[in-house]
Amino acid sequence: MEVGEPDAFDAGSVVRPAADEPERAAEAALRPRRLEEFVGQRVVRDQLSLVLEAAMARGRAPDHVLLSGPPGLGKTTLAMIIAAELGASLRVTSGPAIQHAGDLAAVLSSLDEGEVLFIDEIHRLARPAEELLYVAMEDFRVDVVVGKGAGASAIPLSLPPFTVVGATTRAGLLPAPLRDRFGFTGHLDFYADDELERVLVRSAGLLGVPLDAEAAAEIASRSRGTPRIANRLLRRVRDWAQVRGDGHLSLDAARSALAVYEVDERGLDRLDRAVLDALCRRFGGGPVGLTTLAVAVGEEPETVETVAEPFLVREGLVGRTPRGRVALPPAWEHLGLAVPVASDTLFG
Ligand SMILES: Nc1ncnc2c1ncn2[C@@H]1O[C@H](COP(=O)(O)OP(=O)(O)OP(=O)(O)O)[C@@H](O)[C@H]1O
Repeated sequence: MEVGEPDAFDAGSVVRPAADEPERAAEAALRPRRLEEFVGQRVVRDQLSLVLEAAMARGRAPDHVLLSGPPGLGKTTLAMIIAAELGASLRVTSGPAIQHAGDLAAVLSSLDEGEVLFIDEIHRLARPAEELLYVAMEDFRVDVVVGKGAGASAIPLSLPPFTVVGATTRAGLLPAPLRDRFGFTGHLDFYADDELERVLVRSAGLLGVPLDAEAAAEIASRSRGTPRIANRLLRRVRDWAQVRGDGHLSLDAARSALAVYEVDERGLDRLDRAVLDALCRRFGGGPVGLTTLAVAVGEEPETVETVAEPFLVREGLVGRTPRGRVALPPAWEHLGLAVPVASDTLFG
């Protein structure tokens, strides 16, 4: 696949289904294409730019790169940028899409020299595929198994040098041997509000919509430190301004639109509030296990853990203890409930 056409690569079942999702298409249109357009994350950007420049100066494929961090902070975008900066093409797959080691072997053996292979959700690779990947990353070799049972033999197939870019929301789940194969690991952190404002101004320019500075600040402050959410809220405010307003993205338009979409002034959405509500009202503030909490809000545990929880923990609303999740005093206050007296000792 060519860089800049993230959904065009076709290798059967190992490619994530992205092309037909309008949301994905809308996101793709707003992706920065080069490192200099990538807003914020200065440390990771500087480190990555060194890794890439040094590799290009040597005329070699750079070390494998692992990007970790919560969803929507720019891991996929950075993988595409890496390929673009190297002038290389990009293959896209993901841990869950690779059912068998053979699927991965097929992708690896079709790579051209210098290509970048992006493996999203790499922590979800099945163990046999993971083992095949270690060898491929270290020795640029896959062992193709021919035959079955006692007569089976492995024929080593050497691969041209390539670069794996792995993305994970759960770096801690990666087995050490796999983690060790990455020469560079970049951790993406939540964005500051002024960085999100820059993301929004850039996106509004690309969408061709007039965005007031106060509206950008308002949307940024409710975007939970996440560019994907900022861009999504921007599109919803644009809808509101076009349908109910005069097309101008003013502070009023932003506030009215965000009220319609139930994004509160702290940036909590329906799922976040459902988690807080379940924790406080249903479980008396906890501690409660992740699975029980997820069932109570009708979501997958992974969604609660990777989508809602990092933000709630970072905001000081929820705490993680060995016995489960607990509501911290600001959670009660946010819901307009009295903080239980016992919680003083629980959190103190
Ligand atoms: N630093 C940035 N500057 C400008 N836009 C950004 C930045 N980071 C992310 N975005 C925007 O946010 C959207 C989401 O980014 P991306 O898909 O790269 O996130 P991700 O970390 O890969 O998420 P996931 O793990 O859920 O796939 C993209 O459409 C991109 O336009």
